[in-house]
Amino acid sequence: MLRIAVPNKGSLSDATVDLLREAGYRTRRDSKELVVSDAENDVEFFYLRPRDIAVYVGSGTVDAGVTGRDLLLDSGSGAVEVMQLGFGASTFRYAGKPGQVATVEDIEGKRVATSYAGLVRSDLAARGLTAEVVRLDGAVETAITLGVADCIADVVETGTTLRQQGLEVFGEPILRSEAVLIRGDRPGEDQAIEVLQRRIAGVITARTYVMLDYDCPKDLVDRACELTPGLESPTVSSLQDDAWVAVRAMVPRLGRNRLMDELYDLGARAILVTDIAACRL
Ligand SMILES: Nc1ncnc2c1ncn2[C@@H]1O[C@H](COP(=O)(O)OP(=O)(O)OP(=O)(O)O)[C@@H](O)[C@H]1O
Ligand SMILES: O=P(O)(O)OC[C@H]1O[C@H](OP(=O)(O)OP(=O)(O)O)[C@H](O)[C@@H]1O
Ligand SMILES: [Mg+2]
Repeated sequence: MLRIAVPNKGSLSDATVDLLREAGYRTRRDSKELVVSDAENDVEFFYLRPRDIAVYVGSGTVDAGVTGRDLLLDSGSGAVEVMQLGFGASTFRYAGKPGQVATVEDIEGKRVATSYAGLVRSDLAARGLTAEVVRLDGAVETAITLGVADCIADVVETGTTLRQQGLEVFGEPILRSEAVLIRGDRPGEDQAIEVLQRRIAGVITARTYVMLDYDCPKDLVDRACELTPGLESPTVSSLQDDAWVAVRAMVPRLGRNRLMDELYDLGARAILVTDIAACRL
């Protein structure tokens, strides 16, 4: 039975549960349920703290899991990223009070507060800098005001938390993170993990693409198909009226309205967009 770790709270939890549900797996009914057995799919889900997931997967006690790339790298657990999941995007950055620490080089000899000590230590080492890393559990933005650090390194999404504390980022992002599927680096349960990956990829594709149908004058079909090449190739079907054909192709959800306008301008009519509920490519 495949064992999969799922974030039980925090920013990645709800989106992960939605993804698994859409992929056809059983999910928990309330937030106190920590283990969910899905006998039909031969999978067991363990709801764990996002920070611990890479540790379990790296040690081989669970086969795969969902966590943030930042948490995976911070763990140094040896688990590997196998797939980006398209949510939970954030950056991991240094920040400080304006006028106090302006460049990454200024960190030399100072104190950096973070919940991601592994990431920060290896970034400082790669830059040849020596600084004291103060490991905190969360809310690190307050550490400077409270006097335990001179600057911080933390997750930044909208920047609201930093702004509220009067902090500003400096230097380039240490890392760009998002939710990822991870697995151990030893072989085992390979086929079952491939099925999981295919199911998740199906959900992501169904979210990223829509199905586009339209009628098109026969003499314009080549130009229309250039606009809608589909994934493999568009389906072109004949219509009762010999001067027209029907075209069907998957197109990216983003930009679909502009594409419909372009097809209309070209001479296509009866242009319809429908959601894709699920797919396997
Ligand atoms: N504001 C955010 N936007 C996007 N992703 C975020 C945000 N905050 C955290 N993350 C990501 O979520 C993952 C886990 O962090 P999260 O804060 O959800 O867990 P936690 O700190 O262990 O839990 P909690 O904050 O509930 O104590 C990390 O990979 C991080 O990059
Ligand atoms: O740039 P923003 O959109 O403001 O998001 C970033 C904040 O979100 C996370 O905090 P979380 O709520 O997880 O609290 P924590 O720091 O205690 O983990 C993260 O640690 C930052 O503090
Ligand atoms: Mg957090």
